[in-house]
Amino acid sequence: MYHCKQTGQFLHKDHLLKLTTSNYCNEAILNASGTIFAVCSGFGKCGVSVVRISGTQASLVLKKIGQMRKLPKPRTAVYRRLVNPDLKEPIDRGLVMWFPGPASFTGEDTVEFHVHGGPAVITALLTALGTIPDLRHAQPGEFTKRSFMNGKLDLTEVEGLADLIHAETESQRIQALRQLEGDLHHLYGDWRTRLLKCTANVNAYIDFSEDDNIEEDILDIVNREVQSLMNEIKAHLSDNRRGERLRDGVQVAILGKPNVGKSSLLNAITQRPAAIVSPVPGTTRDVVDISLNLGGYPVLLSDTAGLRETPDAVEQEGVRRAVSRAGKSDVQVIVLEAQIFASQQRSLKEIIHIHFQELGISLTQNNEETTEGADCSDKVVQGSDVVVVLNKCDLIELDTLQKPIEDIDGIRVCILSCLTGEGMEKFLNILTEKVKDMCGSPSAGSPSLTQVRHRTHLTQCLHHMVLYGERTRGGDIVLAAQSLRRALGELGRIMGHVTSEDILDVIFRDFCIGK
Ligand SMILES: Nc1nc2c(ncn2[C@@H]2O[C@H](COP(=O)(O)OP(=O)(O)OP(=O)(O)O)[C@@H](O)[C@H]2O)c(=O)[nH]1
Ligand SMILES: [Mg+2]
Repeated sequence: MYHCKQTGQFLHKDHLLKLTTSNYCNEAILNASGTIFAVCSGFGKCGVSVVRISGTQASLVLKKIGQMRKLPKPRTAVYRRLVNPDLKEPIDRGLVMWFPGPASFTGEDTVEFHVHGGPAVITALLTALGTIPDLRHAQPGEFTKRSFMNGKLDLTEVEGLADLIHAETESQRIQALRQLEGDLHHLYGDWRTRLLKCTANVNAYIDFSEDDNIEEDILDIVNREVQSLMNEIKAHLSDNRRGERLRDGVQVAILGKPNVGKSSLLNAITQRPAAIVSPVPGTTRDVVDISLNLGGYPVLLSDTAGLRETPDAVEQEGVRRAVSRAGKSDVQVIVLEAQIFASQQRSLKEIIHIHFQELGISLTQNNEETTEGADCSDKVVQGSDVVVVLNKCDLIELDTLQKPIEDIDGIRVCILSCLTGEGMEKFLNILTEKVKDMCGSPSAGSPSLTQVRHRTHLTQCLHHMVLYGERTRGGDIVLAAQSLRRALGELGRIMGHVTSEDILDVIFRDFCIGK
């Protein structure tokens, strides 16, 4: 595909051929041309580094630097002495590989040099490449952008590739790989094909319904198909943000009154002194964020300031930030001191509810519309998203406790000691289970929605399909057809069939140079 600056659209090669007489398309060809090079294996001292060259001059570069009269067998590693063609001086010995287009990652002629991964070797090779006319250093993500432009990957696959490179946990890797291998491409592609057929049928109905060449019930068939597509898209959208949570990490906030051991809990989970611990109430002021891998799932764990009324302006700001983080988090870990539980006659349920009231936290029933998108200041949490921790159990006689420690109203409750480590394993299992539940299994079932961008386009797509239904019922079939075309456009935008350069810049800038 080529970008057309004047229309802001991307054109397939076939389409472009029909338009080659116009100036802007020639300009589009120029935009996509040029031979680029970059290290694609990361920097730093290592055994082997890979330098990739893509574009029309790639074969010439291989012959010059690899000192070869003719090109090697495609996709076969050949051991060569590499030289600077200008200075005729050796650079290194390494493997060279030749990938003629279109059967290459970018779809263009591509060469790879696998050389020793030392900074001086890399610098010498890049310097030699820089002296060859018409070669230039690649921009971040430019190899992948070419792959997209040449129709090798659609935008969902490009995003899958970026996620795979950034994946830090096993579950993120599995989800990203599924996306790169085309799971979303097939799902959205299937919806697009079916919607395209609906649009074509409605247009045919508008154009030919007065002739008798068209099936009588064609509109009923289209309406049923549109309804079924809407149901599928709605089901895909109402996934509790599983894929997005897995991609971005589940946010877990540790909350509670001052001095109950919140920072101690963060340190115990991360097994390092990440936050300051002291017997002085109000020690933590700012939110302390730590990324961690919990059973293969990504988590962003936040320690917060103790919640209390205070005249201290700095502490007030800390409390405000804690409340805000509580509203944005997926899981709230609420810490109490176990002594309260041991010293009071009240039941655990009463103690928890009174404690929540004192913290200004109100609980909603499971599955009610809750914190998502709600104003953070209202501290509304859903029971199933809460874990209550009774900390400092080393200070009470556990054996003499008359009351059971059990889950209350969907809230998981555990008792532990950050000091001795007692109960920590059970708590971590509960937390991991919760995080897994929120993300689902990345390898099972239909592919998850992974990006806000997809959610926005699918929501718009649904909106246009609803409009289609209203307009058909109102008898305005021409406007209804327009709604279907718009719905189709939204699906096309997710996959990158029609998109603007701004969107592409946002997507490709996340890549490193060399990818
Ligand atoms: N005995 C005992 N002491 C603990 C335990 N956990 C924390 N502490 C102590 O409790 C005090 C407060 O701990 P922190 O972790 O700083 O408490 P916090 O909730 O972060 O306090 P703020 O930041 O002030 O809100 C420190 O003196 C800790 O050593 C525990 O399990 N047992
Ligand atoms: Mg603290």
